[in-house]
This record gives sequence, structure tokens and C-alpha cells, in this order.
Amino acid sequence: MTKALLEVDNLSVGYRTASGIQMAVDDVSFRVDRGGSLGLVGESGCGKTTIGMALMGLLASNATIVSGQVRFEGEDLTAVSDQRMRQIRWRRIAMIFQAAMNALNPVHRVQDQIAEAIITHEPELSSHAVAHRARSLFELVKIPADRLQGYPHQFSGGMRQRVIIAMALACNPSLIIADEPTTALDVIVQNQILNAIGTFQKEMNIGMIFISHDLAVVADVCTHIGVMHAGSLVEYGTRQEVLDCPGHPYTRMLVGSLLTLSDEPADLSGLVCPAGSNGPVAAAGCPVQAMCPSSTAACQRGQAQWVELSPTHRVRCQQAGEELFR
Ligand SMILES: Nc1ncnc2c1ncn2[C@@H]1O[C@H](COP(=O)(O)OP(=O)(O)OP(=O)(O)O)[C@@H](O)[C@H]1O
Repeated sequence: MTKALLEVDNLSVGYRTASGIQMAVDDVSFRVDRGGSLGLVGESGCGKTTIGMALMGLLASNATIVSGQVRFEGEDLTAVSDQRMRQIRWRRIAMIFQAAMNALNPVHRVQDQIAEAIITHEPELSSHAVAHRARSLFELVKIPADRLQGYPHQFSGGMRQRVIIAMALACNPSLIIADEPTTALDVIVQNQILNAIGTFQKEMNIGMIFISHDLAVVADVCTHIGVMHAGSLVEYGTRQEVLDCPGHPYTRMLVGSLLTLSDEPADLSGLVCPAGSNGPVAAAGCPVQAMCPSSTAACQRGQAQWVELSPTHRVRCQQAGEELFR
């Protein structure tokens, strides 16, 4: 197996609240290879953004990494100093935030904002080199270079999101975290952005974590898929494995809801998430037991263990090997 670009091992993150530490991410492990892409998929509140922020060293002040390691290019990011993390953030790991297109400064030309992103991290570059880099980034995200002189309000939502992607790529990172980068866009523009993301990711051979609540979107751009529920990763595998042979009842629900034109709608009646079942980590038992029709008393008691379905495909469900799920 090749050396991973990023290895996350048993990461648990909690938030200090008035009622004590509330766990938002529980014992999550995955890897991302150079040029590989992992889609983290799950409903709102299941901990996806918290993972992204932990990797960027940008967790909220009331957050705490309770346990785990994040090895990136040979360094454990949970143990590096703030100063070292500032050198890694944006230069080596960049993030595209949810609805970031609204964060562009309306009073500055787009060119100046991209230039600032480059100069902040590479002050040694000449103005000629910075302008050249800005033009190539625009080319990469498919915006004509003559638009660089424009102001954000002269750009459509899709174009502004491309500008944000260009800014995230400004320092040539080796890992990019894209958190719901297309959620606020209409379907056509969403497709164009996904194509742009797929292109730069392959052309620049960078690793990517793509965060989304939408399995169809993740399936479009990612080589690997991690399914999350209530702070836990419940299934992890290659795109093919997860889509063709989903082993976890929750993944089956997600895959069953992916319709093609010729499909009959899947019967999902037994797998409805009760309100509040996807919040922070449950105190005990399998995180999915509240909505799983196959849940047993054992599922309510003990945390589900991982079952390996193949060297690259694992499922966190104590019944994954049972006839029930075949
Ligand atoms: N600063 C905070 N203090 C306390 N709890 C928080 C804080 N930030 C997030 N949480 C809680 O942590 C859990 C995970 O949130 P997170 O934003 O990581 O989920 P998510 O899957 O990214 O959801 P979304 O897609 O809606 O952003 C949620 O229950 C959320 O309410």
C-alpha cells in the first residue's frame, strides 16, 4: 500500500457546553492518498464540518480534540505548535467553506483578493509571478482571465464559487477540504463546479476530502466514500464498494434513495431517522440503532465493532456479517 497523504486515526472531538462535553466526532479513522478523494457523507449535524475544522486547526474555542491522531505528510497535526499549523494551513491544506462565495470582499477587485491570498503565504514572489499565478488559477477554474479585473458583484454565484476555489488552490496545497462547495448553487452550475473540482484535483494530483449531505454528489467526484451518522463513521470503502454493496443499514438507506430514471422508488419506510437521532454522539450503543429496523438489544448496549468486508471496505455494524444484511 502506498504511503497515505493523510491518516486520521481514532479521532474524537467534543464541544464544551453548559451541560459538559458534548461529543461531535467519535473515534473516526480514514486515510486519503495523494490524488485520491474521500467523500464524507451524512446528514446535517453528524460531525463532518467538525472533522474538516480539526484538520485545518480551526476548531471553535470551546472544542477539544479528546483523542486521536491526524498524520499529514509525516507530522501529527494534533501535536504541532500553533506557529507550525499556520505554516501548514492554506499552504499545504486548504479548505473551501460552505457558502464561501458570499465571503468575497465586495469593494476589492477579484484579482487583488487572489493576489492577497498568494502573497500572504508566499511573500517572496514577484508581482509578475503573482499575476501569472492568478491567471493560471482562473484558467484552471474556467473563468476568462479578463474577468480578473472585475468586482464580486459582477460575477454570478457559480463564478464567485470558482473564485473561492481558485483562492483555495492559490498556494498549491497537497490536500483540499471542500465543505458542501456546491450546496447553494442550482443544479446546472453545481455540475459545472463539480467538473471543475474533478479537473483540478486530477490535474494537480492533490488529495481531497469532499464533505456533503448528498451521496449522489459525493459519488460523482470521489474515489472513496465514508458514511457518517451521529458523530461516527459507519462505513468506509471505495466508491464502487459502497454504492454496489452497501453493508450498513444507514448506507443502504442512502444508496436506496439514489434514483435513476428507470428505477422504482425504494421502500425506505423502515429506515426513517427519528427527529434528533442524528445529533451529537449517543451516550451508549450503536449510533444508528434508533432508526435501524434490524436493531437488537445488543445494538442498544454495546458500541458496534468494525467488520471488514474487503481489505478496503469496512462497516461498523455488529450484524454486517449476518444473513440479515446479505
Ligand atoms: N461551537 C459549538 N459548540 C457546541 N456544539 C457545536 C459547536 N459546533 C458544532 N456543534 C455541534 O456538533 C455537532 C456536529 O456539527 P457539525 O457542524 O460538525 O456537523 P455537520 O455534519 O458538518 O453539519 P452541517 O452539514 O449542518 O454543517 C452538531 O450537533 C453541532 O450542533
